[in-house]
Amino acid sequence: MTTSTLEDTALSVRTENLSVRFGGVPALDRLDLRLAPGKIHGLLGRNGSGKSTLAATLAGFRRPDEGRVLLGSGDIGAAHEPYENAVATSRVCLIRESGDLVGAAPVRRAIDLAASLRPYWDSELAGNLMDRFEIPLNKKVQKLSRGKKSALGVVLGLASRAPLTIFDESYLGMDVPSRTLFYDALLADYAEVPRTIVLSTHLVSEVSAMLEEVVILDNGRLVTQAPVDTLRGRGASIVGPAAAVDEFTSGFTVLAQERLGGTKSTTVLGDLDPALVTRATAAGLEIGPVGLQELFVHLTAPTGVRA
Ligand SMILES: Nc1ncnc2c1ncn2[C@@H]1O[C@H](COP(=O)(O)OP(=O)(O)OP(=O)(O)O)[C@@H](O)[C@H]1O
Repeated sequence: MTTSTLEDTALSVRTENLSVRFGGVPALDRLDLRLAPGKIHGLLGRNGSGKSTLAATLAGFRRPDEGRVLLGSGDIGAAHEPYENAVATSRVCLIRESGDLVGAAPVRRAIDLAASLRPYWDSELAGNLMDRFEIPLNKKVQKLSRGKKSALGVVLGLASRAPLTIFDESYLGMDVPSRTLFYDALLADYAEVPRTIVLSTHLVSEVSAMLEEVVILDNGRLVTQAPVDTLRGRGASIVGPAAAVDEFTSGFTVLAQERLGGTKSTTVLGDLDPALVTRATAAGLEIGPVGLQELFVHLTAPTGVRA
């Protein structure tokens, strides 16, 4: 049974002027981030934006070239730099799509190894998830299908109950039912044992409902960091009769449009003040928040393409 509290176990993360370079080329460029403890953070960015490099650096797999990463909680105290720091890294679990599992060993061995390394490991949860994902314990890891390997990674990540758990595209190999199972299991276990979760992905629409905070990277730089609701408030979707929607949205920056018969849905950038909302309602239009995916596409579009 888990008796630890959020204050004890969920790690907070801070990066200060964090830069990581490969051959002199920055993969992360002077990042200043704050990840609040006990939340589900989405780490979003297009291919090559620096998500995996950031995940690896937070987990202490990589030394920053400049700046630093600081992890802290009531459990270990504040301000631990994770690189070559066993206390801090035992509390961080990074699950990568590439897999860091010993291929020649049976699955059972991978589970035993994780159990011995992880201070918050939950064997009951691991067993339950292994059953639900139907992962055979006696098979060698390298003989598992890609999807089952991903599922094993996900089980190790969840059952670690690490105060900072990072899933770096680790569920990409899984089919839709398995990914749905992962999302459900993550939410259920997070409700029981809140910890700091980072989901790195470019499948924005699939995970957006789970996220509380979002970090968007582009070319190694921080584009934005904000609660999901704040981001969704940066735009609006206007739905109604096509002609009325077109008239209302003229002059706005349009992020997306969809039409079904005479009805149209247009997503625009910008804050709608109360007078505009009243005008829209009077014209028979419905106003909703902007989709995270549409905002993401807009914010990370190559310069010149941004509306
Ligand atoms: N080991 C490496 N050697 C050289 N360059 C690297 C290395 N790892 C990453 N990079 C470069 O750093 C930049 C960021 O890569 P990173 O893998 O962190 O991005 P990403 O957002 O995770 O991408 P993706 O979504 O495609 O996985 C890219 O330009 C990449 O080519």
